[in-house]
Amino acid sequence: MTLLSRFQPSAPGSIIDFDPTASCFEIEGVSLAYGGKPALRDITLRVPRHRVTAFIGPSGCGKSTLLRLLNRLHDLNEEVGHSGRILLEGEDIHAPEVAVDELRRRVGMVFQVPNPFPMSIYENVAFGLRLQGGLTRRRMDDIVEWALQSAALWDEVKDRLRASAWSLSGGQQQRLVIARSLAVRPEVLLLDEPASALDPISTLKIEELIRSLKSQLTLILVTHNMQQAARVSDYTAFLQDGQLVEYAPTDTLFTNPSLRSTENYITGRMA
Ligand SMILES: Nc1ncnc2c1ncn2[C@@H]1O[C@H](COP(=O)(O)OP(=O)(O)OP(=O)(O)O)[C@@H](O)[C@H]1O
Repeated sequence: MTLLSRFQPSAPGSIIDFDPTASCFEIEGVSLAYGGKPALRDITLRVPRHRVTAFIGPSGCGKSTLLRLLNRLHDLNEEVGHSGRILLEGEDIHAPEVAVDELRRRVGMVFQVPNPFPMSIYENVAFGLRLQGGLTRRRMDDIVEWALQSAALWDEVKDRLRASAWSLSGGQQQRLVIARSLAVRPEVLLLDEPASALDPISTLKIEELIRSLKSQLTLILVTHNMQQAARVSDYTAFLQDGQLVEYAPTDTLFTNPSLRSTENYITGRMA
């Protein structure tokens, strides 16, 4: 049985019958509220390993909230309360023995606006490696080169690794941030509108990069851009008002959605 054929038509808030042995994240009955105001309602879904999964839905539906929960970015917000379970490779990410730093190494995050550190291109990529320690200079050089190659940036920066990261264009900065994440060998990369601040050519480069990276890791993409979701993702989850409405292979969701509300959204009848 293929991955695709394991999916069943979904109903609002229901689980899709997805092979658990192929999932990296299992999100089970997750609800979240900010200061008592619900933002996620009983979300259950499994994220397949080595695939690109897109979260789409109208503004305010909870896409970023769900993404941020996956590497515990809400931990410091005392207003946030959540319930349900999130398993990463079978382990509860909120279990007391889980070290948040290690979780964030395993689950990297890229934001809408590129955020390189105020240091050189090389030092940006080496940053996480230096925190881990224990690497020779030679080994560090090799990993920095590998990460920049993986992020499709090496050819553009190999002759100016000591230049400030801020001397790069916006699109190059975003690929640098991706290289910085890759250097510590994450299993998952969370991408929150990673191309929405970029020009069309840089956007295409980021999309190509996302597609190429799935051989190395699992990617989860939040996007407002439905064409982008259709171009780069293998599976798409449509959220509305904090609920998972429909989750399906991307081709199916965009060509033959099960539910009228999904169809209305993808055909642009909803804001
Ligand atoms: N830090 C916060 N404090 C309080 N409420 C928040 C916070 N972040 C998000 N919310 C609220 O939670 C709900 C979901 O927001 P979220 O940013 O996850 O939606 P989204 O689908 O990613 O939206 P957009 O596409 O506009 O980025 C919204 O009602 C939003 O106002």
